[in-house]
Amino acid sequence: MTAAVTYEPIKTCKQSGARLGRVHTPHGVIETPAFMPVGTQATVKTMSPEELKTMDAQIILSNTYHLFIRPGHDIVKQAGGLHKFMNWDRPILTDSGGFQVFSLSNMRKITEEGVTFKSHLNGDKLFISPEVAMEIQNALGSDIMMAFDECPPYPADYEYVKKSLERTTRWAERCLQSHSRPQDQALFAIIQGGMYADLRKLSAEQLTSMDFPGYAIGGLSVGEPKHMMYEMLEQTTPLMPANKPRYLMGVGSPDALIEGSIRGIDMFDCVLPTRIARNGTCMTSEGRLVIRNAKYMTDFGPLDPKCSCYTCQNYSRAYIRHLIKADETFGIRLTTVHNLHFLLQLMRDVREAIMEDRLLDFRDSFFASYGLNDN
Ligand SMILES: CNc1nc2cc3c(=O)[nH]c(N)nc3c(CCc3ccccc3)c2[nH]1
Repeated sequence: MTAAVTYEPIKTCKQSGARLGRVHTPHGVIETPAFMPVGTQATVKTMSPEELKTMDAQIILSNTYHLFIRPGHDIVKQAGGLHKFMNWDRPILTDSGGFQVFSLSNMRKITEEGVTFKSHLNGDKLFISPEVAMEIQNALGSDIMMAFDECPPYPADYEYVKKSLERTTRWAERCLQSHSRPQDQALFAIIQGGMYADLRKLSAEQLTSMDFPGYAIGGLSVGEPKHMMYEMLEQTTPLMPANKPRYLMGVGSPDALIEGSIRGIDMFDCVLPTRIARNGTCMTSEGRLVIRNAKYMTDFGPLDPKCSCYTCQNYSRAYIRHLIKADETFGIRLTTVHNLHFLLQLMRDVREAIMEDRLLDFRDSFFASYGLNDN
């Protein structure tokens, strides 16, 4: 049976553990390491598919939880699936909903069967299980589906994390059992284990013994210190198959994308670029810029002098500050274009640095100008 998704290794950076690769999917190829913009409610907020293609977004993410509660996965299915519904013909990855239930709905109860919770929209009592998560993602028609898992809170004690990862493994097994179209949709498992190296090893061993087409590292970017996240990566990526994609969920900031690539991660997602754009915060090569600041009132230069994006080529800081202060939607579109372009360009630079065996040098020069070496 032909797998829906395959990983093609291209090269390993001689200077770091980073690797160049290609993830082949039914809707196209993803050059990795890659940043994946998040489109939670079937849209990357304020962006059109054409604009996303212009900045060369290779894949976008969406959410089982959000589309389940609104408009309902059956409507998306009737539309012919998520690609048709949102007019996006490149790859789509959907999360399984477990994480969102925990971060969004107030009342929820976990049992072996699944999770009962209240909709954060209207309080309806709802239920998601491995089987339901697979049914929803099947209806959405995403190229990559995530197994239904529990992302333990941080901090969480050893016993809780151990019991949780064991259940996540049993849930992954149930997802495999109820996977109806493996030749069209790839199911990735999610490695848990909290901040405990031995539990990360246990979770990785249990899941890699079940042979999934790709693996994610979950349970991170949940408030832990960055050094702890990097430590868990160093303990976990060596246990993941070298010929399968490695996806670090919920990461991240520019520094984390570089550090994660160095530690062998291929795929990243983060809501930051779109989320901070809405209050006018911009990522630039000199660090974050808060455009509402009065000092930009008569600054007629671009957001970032080194940036080639549509926003930086055509508009000034003064104009964008005016739009954001006036709560004009066009202002949010301009900061979103810039922030997404910034991270997508950063990953192009990372891939080039890996090709030329100089990713550690790239990291040092990036941190120097990004001002990260001050904290
Ligand atoms: C911000 N930090 C963050 N840590 C995460 C951990 C997990 C985790 O352990 N399990 C699952 N299933 N998802 C996680 C997510 C959500 C990632 C996402 C968002 C939107 C669309 C598609 C995917 C996380 N996000």
